[in-house]
Amino acid sequence: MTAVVEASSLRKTYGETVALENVSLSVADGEIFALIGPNGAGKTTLVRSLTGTTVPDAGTARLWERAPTAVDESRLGVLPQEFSPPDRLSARELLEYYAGLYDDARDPEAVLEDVGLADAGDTWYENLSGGQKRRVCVGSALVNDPDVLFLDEPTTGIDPAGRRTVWRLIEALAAGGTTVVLTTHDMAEAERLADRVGLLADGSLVASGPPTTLIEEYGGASRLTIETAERVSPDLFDGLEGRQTGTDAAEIGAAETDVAEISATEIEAAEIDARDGALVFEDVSPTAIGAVVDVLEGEGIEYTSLTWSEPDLERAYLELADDAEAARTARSGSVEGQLEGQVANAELEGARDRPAEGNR
Ligand SMILES: Nc1ncnc2c1ncn2[C@@H]1O[C@H](COP(=O)(O)OP(=O)(O)OP(=O)(O)O)[C@@H](O)[C@H]1O
Repeated sequence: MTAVVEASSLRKTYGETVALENVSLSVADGEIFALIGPNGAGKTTLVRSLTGTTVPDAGTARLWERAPTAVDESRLGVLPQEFSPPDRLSARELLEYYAGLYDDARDPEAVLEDVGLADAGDTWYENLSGGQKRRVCVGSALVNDPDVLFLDEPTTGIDPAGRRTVWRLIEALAAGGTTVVLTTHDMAEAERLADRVGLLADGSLVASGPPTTLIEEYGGASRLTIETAERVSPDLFDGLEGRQTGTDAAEIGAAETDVAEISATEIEAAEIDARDGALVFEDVSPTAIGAVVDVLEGEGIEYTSLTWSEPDLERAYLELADDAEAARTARSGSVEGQLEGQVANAELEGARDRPAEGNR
């Protein structure tokens, strides 16, 4: 597939802050690419570099193999993170205004409908709720029916139903051939919409790929989390297999005994972690829940919640962000260590140069 959006070895600094460091990526025609990453990771700076609203210090940004500023604006749609249209225009007037900037724009009334604002068309922008304002902004970014659409946190502040409306809209645009680059802190959004996800941390692209691949690689295993009123030692589950096989099969039935044995084996094999008032079992199936609950109830231990979850993008994200943070700490630790070492060496050199007191 043809690359429509390309970044090659981008670097951008603001004073001492390195916002982007050696970032390369390409987004194919019709693809949805989601940028995720902690606050300050460089997502907005990357979007701004790709849309020509900031100039990188090094590297190149390309749209259809051209500098972003050289591209016909009618082919581009950009929703910045901060966007303040004129306040004293209604939602409809705003969309009409933005549509009027292009020779060939979408029908503003249809856009109003698409972003779920058909009923609020006559309300002044300043009187719309936060989520409604964001929807108008999303509408204004796509009113020219762009070939490439950049959306910086499109659904921030939008309620869950409205978010789904915007998701469907983005999906429909992509299905029609629009290439979409979006940033988001909503992992469900990235997982649902994106063909590929790129994770930025500290200005570097630390991972990219289809959500399913990132989840497989970094999302860990299925997890059972039980919040308990008191701290529970994982040792409580030691020797569970022996305890379960000692149960009288006649009492509970052969099939149930099988399930109990399988569950006991799983729990024995699971990694169990006691953290923050919760017991976490890694890599157990839902069938193990009953056996765990039996043990807790047998010991009279109260639990307040019980959650079984499959690996997802949020977990992969947290794992990758943790790794990136650990790498950063190690780097700054080793730099500090080197500096300390240099200071210590310099002091040592100085001490060597100075004659010992007694020799004076
Ligand atoms: N105009 C600017 N002047 C100075 N520093 C800036 C500027 N723009 C961005 N930065 C800094 O660059 C880094 C990256 O910022 P950026 O806005 O790209 O992050 P982000 O990933 O979009 O964050 P968020 O998720 O909070 O929106 C941050 O440390 C930010 O403070």
